Amino acid sequence: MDIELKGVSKYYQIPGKEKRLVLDNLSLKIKSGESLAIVGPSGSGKSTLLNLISSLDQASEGSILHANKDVSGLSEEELSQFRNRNLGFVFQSHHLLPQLNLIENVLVPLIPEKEKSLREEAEQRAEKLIDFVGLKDQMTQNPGQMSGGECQRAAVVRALINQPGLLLADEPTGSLDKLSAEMLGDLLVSINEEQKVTLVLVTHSMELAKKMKRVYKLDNGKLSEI
Ligand SMILES: Nc1ncnc2c1ncn2[C@@H]1O[C@H](COP(=O)(O)OP(=O)(O)OP(=O)(O)O)[C@@H](O)[C@H]1O
Repeated sequence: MDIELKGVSKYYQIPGKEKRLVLDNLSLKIKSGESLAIVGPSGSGKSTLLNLISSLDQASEGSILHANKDVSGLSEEELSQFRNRNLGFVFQSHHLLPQLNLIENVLVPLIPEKEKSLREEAEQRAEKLIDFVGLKDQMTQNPGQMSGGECQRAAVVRALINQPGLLLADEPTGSLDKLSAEMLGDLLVSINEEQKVTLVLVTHSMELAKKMKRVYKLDNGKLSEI
């Protein structure tokens, strides 16, 4: 799914304070299957930009097109359906549920209507993906019995369970040690290349950013390719 940002601005208005422009008239095209990193100083608006691309937040000006369609006009229900079907999310924390084991956690976001008729197929897909990320032996373990890096890899599998066209990751290696971060970065690259999932991530880590095909710096509200 191609994504296009056209003249996107975002400002925040806190009562009693001056309006703060965080993203200033940004335009960007992301082709289906690409991988792209957004770096920039703390507070430069990276998460804000990711939230706009994922339709979790709305632009103050401009439009964001997913496969040539502006999703900003959709109702909340349509938007959440759009996100469930098309987007996968990975955050700095894995947010796995401690009382569920790995495969149960991975199956949590299954689209409801898929649950009855296609659950078996989803379970097979989950098992394959768990194998792909090297966690086959931990399939029935709880997050408390897994390392931080393993939990984060499980979170990546969970993000992929509904076969999204776009994977969005906000500081995915931020809570990992160097070796686990390296492994997760390589895993994201192989998912982008082998599963043909478009990948957009935000990071402070240049090591991770450099693994992506394109790297953009966000500073003073503007994006520049580096
Ligand atoms: N809901 C909000 N209301 C008001 N201001 C906000 C809101 N969300 C973010 N901001 C401000 O917008 C700016 C950009 O925040 P954002 O979290 O996007 O930056 P970031 O580049 O992701 O930062 P970091 O690297 O530290 O995570 C910050 O100054 C932040 O305080």
